[in-house]
Amino acid sequence: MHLGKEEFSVVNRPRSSQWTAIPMEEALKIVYDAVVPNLTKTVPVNLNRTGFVLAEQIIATHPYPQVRTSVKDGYAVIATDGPGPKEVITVTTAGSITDIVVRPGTCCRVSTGSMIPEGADAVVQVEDTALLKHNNVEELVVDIKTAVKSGTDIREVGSDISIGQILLEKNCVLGSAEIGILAASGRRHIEVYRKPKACVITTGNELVDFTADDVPLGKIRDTNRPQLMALLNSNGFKAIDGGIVSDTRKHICEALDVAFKFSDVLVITGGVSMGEKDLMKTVLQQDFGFTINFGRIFMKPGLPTTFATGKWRTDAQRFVFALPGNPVSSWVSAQLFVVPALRKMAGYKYFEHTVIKVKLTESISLDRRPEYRRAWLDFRMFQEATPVAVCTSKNQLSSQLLNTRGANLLLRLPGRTEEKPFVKEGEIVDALIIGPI
Ligand SMILES: Nc1nc2c(c(=O)[nH]1)N[C@H]1C(S)=C(S)[C@@H](COP(=O)(O)OP(=O)(O)OC[C@H]3O[C@@H](n4cnc5c(N)ncnc54)[C@H](O)[C@@H]3O)O[C@H]1N2
Ligand code: MOO
Repeated sequence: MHLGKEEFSVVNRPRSSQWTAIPMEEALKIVYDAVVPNLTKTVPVNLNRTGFVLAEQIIATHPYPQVRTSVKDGYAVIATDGPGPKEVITVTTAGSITDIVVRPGTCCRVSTGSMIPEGADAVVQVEDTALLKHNNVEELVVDIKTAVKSGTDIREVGSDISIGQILLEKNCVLGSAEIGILAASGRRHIEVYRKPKACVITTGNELVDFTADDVPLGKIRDTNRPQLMALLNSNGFKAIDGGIVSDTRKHICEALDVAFKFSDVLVITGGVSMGEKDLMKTVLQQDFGFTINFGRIFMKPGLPTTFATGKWRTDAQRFVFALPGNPVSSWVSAQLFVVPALRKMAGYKYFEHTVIKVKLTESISLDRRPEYRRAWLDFRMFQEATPVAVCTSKNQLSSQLLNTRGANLLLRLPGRTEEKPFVKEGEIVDALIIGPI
């Protein structure tokens, strides 16, 4: 190990990239093949479990409801007893029980969710009755005005959930509905896939933390780190803040050495292109012995997007997404690679973004590289058969942070060919859904 001992000299830098720009499909396959679902762990059932993926099947161990239960507020009766006056011999409300038995000529006052006493086999709703006798405190006799069939407005034992029924399948993603079902199951602990820990590091001598009051001339606020951390958080992954690192081999090595200790995935921005301070790929290879699985992708934006894998001071595989420094490039490539990879590691079966067909509202000149253009779904035009997409901005430069604003789609545009140099207004193209609609 020679962590960052000497600096690289600019005179030795290559004058053309040694990395073939591979097609997007190939790059995605490499990432998806490399990342596998994490080990599982047992966690208590609580409200923080949304976004976790179940690593076991949840089976019902008790019926739901546990007693015969009324669907209506009314009177539990014997169906064959028919209409007519009935003595109110007992009362149940939700949560209470009774051992009094309903016999012909009697009934039990019940509430929605309350227990049906033995003997009764139907419920007559209060609207279909009249009070005949009372003692100013309690109802004594009611007139049942309608005939009901046996079973009317009664939830039988286990009619919602029966013992042995599958409540939640393995690999199911826990959302609010599933938390409710887990609560009903009575389980206190569940087995889930561990969510990967991702650390976001930004590199660049020009960067100052975004909270700085003043930005010295020539410096810029670090926007990538808050943007990418927010992206991961909004996808349900806690992002660890790895800070800003200056463009020196020593500092990059120190930062990575620490980050590898507690993160499965490193998301680093900057220093992956051809500049004299672009050290990331070399450091990963030479100082950490990592394999660069790809160092460039034939896509726009995000050409120098890099994916490296290896082990560092542990037996566990570490994954590094070294993304281009340009703010739009890092955000788009994180959407395309990091989010699905984290989802796969967290056990998601469907870890890729959903792709839909959208209609364009403008003609677009195609780039040589297949392009992921920022756009949003236009609600005003939802009445059309195909949803309509509007580009966030005409200016889609990778330095133009503002063209990420409001984007919930990435239009997947093909590379330019002689036969097809542009896509026309009204044309239908693929779009990845990347944010709330
Ligand atoms: N000779 C070549 N130059 C460049 C090439 C190339 O193929 N040959 N590729 C270009 C492309 S495409 C991209 S994308 C960029 C990516 O370069 P790097 O990843 O090395 O990024 P940097 O040079 O460090 O930064 C680029 C740009 O982004 C700004 N930046 C960086 N980090 C942040 C941050 N955390 N927050 C806000 N802005 C940031 C930085 O100041 C630069 O302006 O390379 C092209 N060049
Ligand atoms: O590919 Mo770079 O990401 O154009 O800006």
